[in-house]
Amino acid sequence: MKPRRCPRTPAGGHTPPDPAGTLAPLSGLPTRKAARDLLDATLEQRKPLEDALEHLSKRLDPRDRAAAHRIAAMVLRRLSSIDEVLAPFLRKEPPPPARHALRIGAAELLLLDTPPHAAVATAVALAPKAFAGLVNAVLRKVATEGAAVLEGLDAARLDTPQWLWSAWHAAYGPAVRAMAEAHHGPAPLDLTPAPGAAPPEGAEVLPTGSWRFAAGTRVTDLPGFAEGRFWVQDAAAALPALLLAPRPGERIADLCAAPGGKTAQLAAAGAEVTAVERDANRVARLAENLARLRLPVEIVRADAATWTPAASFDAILLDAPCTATGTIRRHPDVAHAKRPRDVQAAAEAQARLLKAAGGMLKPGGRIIFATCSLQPEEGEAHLGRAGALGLVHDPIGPGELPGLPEAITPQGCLRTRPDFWGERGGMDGFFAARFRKAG
Ligand SMILES: C[S@@+](CC[C@H](N)C(=O)[O-])C[C@H]1O[C@@H](n2cnc3c(N)ncnc32)[C@H](O)[C@@H]1O
Repeated sequence: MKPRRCPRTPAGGHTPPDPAGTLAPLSGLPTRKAARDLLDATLEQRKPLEDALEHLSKRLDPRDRAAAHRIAAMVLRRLSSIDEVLAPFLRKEPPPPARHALRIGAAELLLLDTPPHAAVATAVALAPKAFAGLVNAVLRKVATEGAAVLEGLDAARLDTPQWLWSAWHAAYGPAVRAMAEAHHGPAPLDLTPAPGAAPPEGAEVLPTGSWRFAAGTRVTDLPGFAEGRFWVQDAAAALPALLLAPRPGERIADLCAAPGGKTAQLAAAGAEVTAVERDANRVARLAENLARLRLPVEIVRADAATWTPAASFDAILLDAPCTATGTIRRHPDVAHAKRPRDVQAAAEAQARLLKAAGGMLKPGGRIIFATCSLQPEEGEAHLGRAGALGLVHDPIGPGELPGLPEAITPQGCLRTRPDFWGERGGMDGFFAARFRKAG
């Protein structure tokens, strides 16, 4: 299977991907129908949640859409815990539409503070007629006995697919528990400021320069959005471009560019940026985002693995497509969509892209290779192969990331995890390594 395109937080003004419980109270059936459609798309059809959200009816009220997103995200985050609570009350497996109605009802009863009568009544209305009685009976049981069952579960372990738990335990040891626990909560809204922009009221200014707002904050409501004074980008996602240290006038290629968070950082620093992106829809989104930010960038629609530039570059940012397991807080569907074989396929595509990128670089030029995956095959494992491509590892120094020394590995790579800065709301899992082209 080809690596899925990156579901990373868009740089523009789209709905924050994981609204928290700060939204308006849940409305009625249209919200739950939309939540069921999101679960059907992600769990039955294995579509990305972000794509499923775009396919919801355009007639759906934005508040219903946000509430549906909140319910579906909670079910996806706590899927196995919810199924475990339901299990004692089910004698046989109900068909998916009834199972989803049950999951939605249970999530609302146990995790979303919906008044019990509303949670049960809407789930019953949502279920196929033949299963309405069952959904009613099971959710009444869940309403009275479910909280105690939930309390007794090892939720961090249950809600993490076994293969991910094992892989993270092998890579990070006991920290796997804190990583899994970090996936239970919604992610805050992080912004990267344009140079010289002042933070809007309420922002927490992070040591690495990002601005942080509570989960559920709508970026479009913040003053300065329309004027392009900032863009949405997780604090960890902003680090690879910082480590490239772009300088004014340098020719820099951003090889896997959409939706453009890193392109914007490079261009805002005054570099002459060429942004390469393969997917036509994402090229359009990249162009839209850069237009809002008023940043001049050359956009090329091409496959970066085969594209040949007219002249070589001073520096390259390769934010390669990956399994995105570092973004599960924002994209809880990733935990259910990915399989071990996807890691291997992604790692192979990344190796091809790194090789092509090396060929586009001037002698002495620098490159940052980054992925938003927590799997070492998509990160640390590439270090050993770079030498054969004429790329020399350039370790990141301890002083390069203010306030985040734990993110620099003994080898001098960037490795962030969802549990880092836990007291501040966490961050995406990212890997980055810096190389220089020999010569
Ligand atoms: C990890 S995301 C990039 C996120 C982006 N750098 C940012 O910070 O906003 C990867 C992107 O690479 C694109 N992509 C995947 N394979 C590609 C290829 N061979 N050539 C060019 N773009 C590619 C995907 O469509 C996706 O938009």
